[in-house]
Amino acid sequence: MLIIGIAGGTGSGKTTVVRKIIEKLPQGEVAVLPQDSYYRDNADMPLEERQEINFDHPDSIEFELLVKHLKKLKKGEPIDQPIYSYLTCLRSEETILVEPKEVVIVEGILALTQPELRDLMDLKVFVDCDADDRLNRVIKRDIIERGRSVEKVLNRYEKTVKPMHLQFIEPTKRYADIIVPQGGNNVVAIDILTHFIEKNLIVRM
Ligand SMILES: Nc1ncnc2c1ncn2[C@@H]1O[C@H](COP(=O)(O)OP(=O)(O)O)[C@@H](O)[C@H]1O
Ligand SMILES: Nc1ccn([C@@H]2O[C@H](COP(=O)(O)O)[C@@H](O)[C@H]2O)c(=O)n1
Repeated sequence: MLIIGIAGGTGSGKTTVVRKIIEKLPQGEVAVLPQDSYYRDNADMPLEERQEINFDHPDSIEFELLVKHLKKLKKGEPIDQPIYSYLTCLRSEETILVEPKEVVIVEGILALTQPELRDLMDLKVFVDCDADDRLNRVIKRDIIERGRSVEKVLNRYEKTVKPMHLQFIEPTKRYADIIVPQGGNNVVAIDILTHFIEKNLIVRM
């Protein structure tokens, strides 16, 4: 099994890069563990309080469960992946059964912050993008997909998203084997990543 970590700021294009890698590899060979699925549940808090959580701090993620799941997949065992809603800021009662695959991608803003996770990764990628482009994309996305207003997005950006990016996310660039500028539009980088994965899969078979 090849474990790949893909980090980068919010709106940098991580999900797009993952999607394009999957499209280029044989069907059914990749499992994805989105860090966002592992946001803590906080069901005991009222919605207004949950919406105020600092979702860009490492403590907001149940990394213990993410590491446990990754280790299980590595041992060839399936996992029950949580489902998280950005609208309710809660985990669903249901889970997704994820089977072990030749390639497992762990994707998320904080994916390279945890030493234990990094140690499990065979390849570490940081998707890089200017902050103004990221903010522009996040405003559009959060309004359409996450039910937010422009004002709410900008308040959150100023209060938590930007400071946490500078404190926790940007510094993890130093752990990356590959830094991808222009995210999902970087055809060459996606080609290089796909070739690396294919080469390693052949060697391991
Ligand atoms: N290179 C790009 N140019 C323009 N828009 C992009 C680009 N990459 C991603 N997007 C768009 O920006 C938004 C965030 O991209 P996404 O891949 O979900 O980022 P992330 O997973 O890092 O938050 C999506 O709506 C996506 O379609
Ligand atoms: N309930 C939540 C939880 C997290 N966020 C934000 O999502 C961003 C990370 O997701 P990406 O797809 O952009 O990597 C992060 O900046 C969190 O603030 C949210 O909006 N609502």
